[in-house]
Amino acid sequence: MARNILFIMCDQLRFDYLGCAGHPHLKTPHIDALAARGARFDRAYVQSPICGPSRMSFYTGRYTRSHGSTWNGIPLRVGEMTMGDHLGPLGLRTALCGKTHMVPDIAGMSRLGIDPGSGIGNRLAECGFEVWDRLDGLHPAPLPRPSHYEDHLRGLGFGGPNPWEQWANSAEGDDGEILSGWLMENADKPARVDEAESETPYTTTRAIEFIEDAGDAPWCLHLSYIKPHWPYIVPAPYHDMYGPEHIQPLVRSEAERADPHPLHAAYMGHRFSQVFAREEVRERVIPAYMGLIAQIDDQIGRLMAYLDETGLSKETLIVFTSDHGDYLGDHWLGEKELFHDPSARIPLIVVDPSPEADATRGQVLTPLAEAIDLLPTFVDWAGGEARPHILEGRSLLPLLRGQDVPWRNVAISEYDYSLRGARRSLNQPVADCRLVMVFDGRWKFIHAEGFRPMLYDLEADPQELCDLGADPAHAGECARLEAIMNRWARGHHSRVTVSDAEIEAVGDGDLRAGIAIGFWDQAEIDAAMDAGGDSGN
Ligand SMILES: O=[N+]([O-])c1ccc(OS(=O)(=O)O)cc1
Repeated sequence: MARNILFIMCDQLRFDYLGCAGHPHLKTPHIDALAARGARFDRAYVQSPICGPSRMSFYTGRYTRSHGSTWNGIPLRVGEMTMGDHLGPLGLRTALCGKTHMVPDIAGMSRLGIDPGSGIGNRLAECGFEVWDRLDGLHPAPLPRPSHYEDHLRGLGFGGPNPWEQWANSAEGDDGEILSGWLMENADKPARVDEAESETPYTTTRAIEFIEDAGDAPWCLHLSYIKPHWPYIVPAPYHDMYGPEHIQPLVRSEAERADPHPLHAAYMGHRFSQVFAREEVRERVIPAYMGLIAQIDDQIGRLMAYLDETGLSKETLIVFTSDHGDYLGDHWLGEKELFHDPSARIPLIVVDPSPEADATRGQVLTPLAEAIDLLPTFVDWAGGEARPHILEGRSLLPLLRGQDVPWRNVAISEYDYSLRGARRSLNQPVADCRLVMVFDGRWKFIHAEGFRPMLYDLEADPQELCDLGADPAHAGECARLEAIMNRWARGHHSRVTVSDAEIEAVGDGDLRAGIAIGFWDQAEIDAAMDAGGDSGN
């Protein structure tokens, strides 16, 4: 049996915007069917609640502090091993269809004499993937935009300086004028392209073409949808499938605004948060967001029908997840980037087709999962060895197969806000714009360099409306979680060239190798050799 991997990621899909995760109105029957075929991890967190760093953690299996790509556009340094580096030697053709947000480390390549245009240079620039098709989301005209989709649109006859923006991500007014999808007031209008020509079906078609191209050789395909990320605009019929009556109640309180943590206050001050504080904005944007998800769901249905027809679903590990969520106005915030569940918690469904995984089929699993667990899971599925000195997550396969394995007690996530307005409004040095979340399943502690911590008790306050970080009665809880964070931070993150096991195996062979440190005379060396060769060092 081939052991393929289909690694599906959405962009900015909240954990709770799925039928199977309890959304009262949004219908996602095909994604729900995936959860029924496999298992849904209900407490899964990203390693950084923004696209680039989060994805680099998915692709390297390492925390943000370990891989160093701390924000969108910060290159992943040459030398970090990625998915293709781990899975290629196990025989899997590891390909990308969609978004990575990868930015190449051109300076690093030049230092090593690697031509970015060469085969290896290309592979490094593309995060270790073979690029089958790359679309990184809409980029305004002056920015570089790695995109096959734009060529596709041009091929269909959509012209103009940026057809993606002017066709796929715009609507049309009554007089034929272009209404930009950047402007949220246009979110209730259909995009100017037909549904079949929009990003999500295009990406799915390209994924199916890859699978056909791969034939019988094993593969790992990263199918990486750029939706439901903004611009919040979707083609008919998805644009009016949902209305204001289908949006979830706001999760926010006046108390949150009364005396917020300085970071929370700074984020409330960003434009993208203030706009979502207006009810008319939520009422117009969230139905489009839901339409985008419904469209993804239909495409998942199409893809699964293909995998069933070809028999591939019996030999393919399937993952469905997202790179982070979207506040959509909750907690007086827009976008993502802080650690409330709407931002840092993600949907995570894993379908392991092997009979051993019948043990958990259809179940909701509650161990704390991290994004960095996926790559070790893939290595495990492909028959590789665990490499914990490089891959900092753990394989999820034992959990899926009902095995009682020791598991982590906390999920960790990090964020660097130095490229955001919050740095300026808080007058923070760049180096101190660091946040670390430690979540133990009940208490969510957030260390903020230079400020008091934030603390939420998700048992008493599942909506995270009450920040207890300034409450002296909870100082002990903060200290406990801070100690866990410090222990984690002190651990090895960068000794990736030699494993603990290799160090243990080195043993006491220095004398046998001719290194005689601390001996007085030959008689002492002879005695040590007669006793087995232990130098005593
Ligand atoms: O500020 N930006 O340019 C920016 C911010 C967020 C963003 O979304 S993300 O999901 O791709 O991180 C993209 C671009």
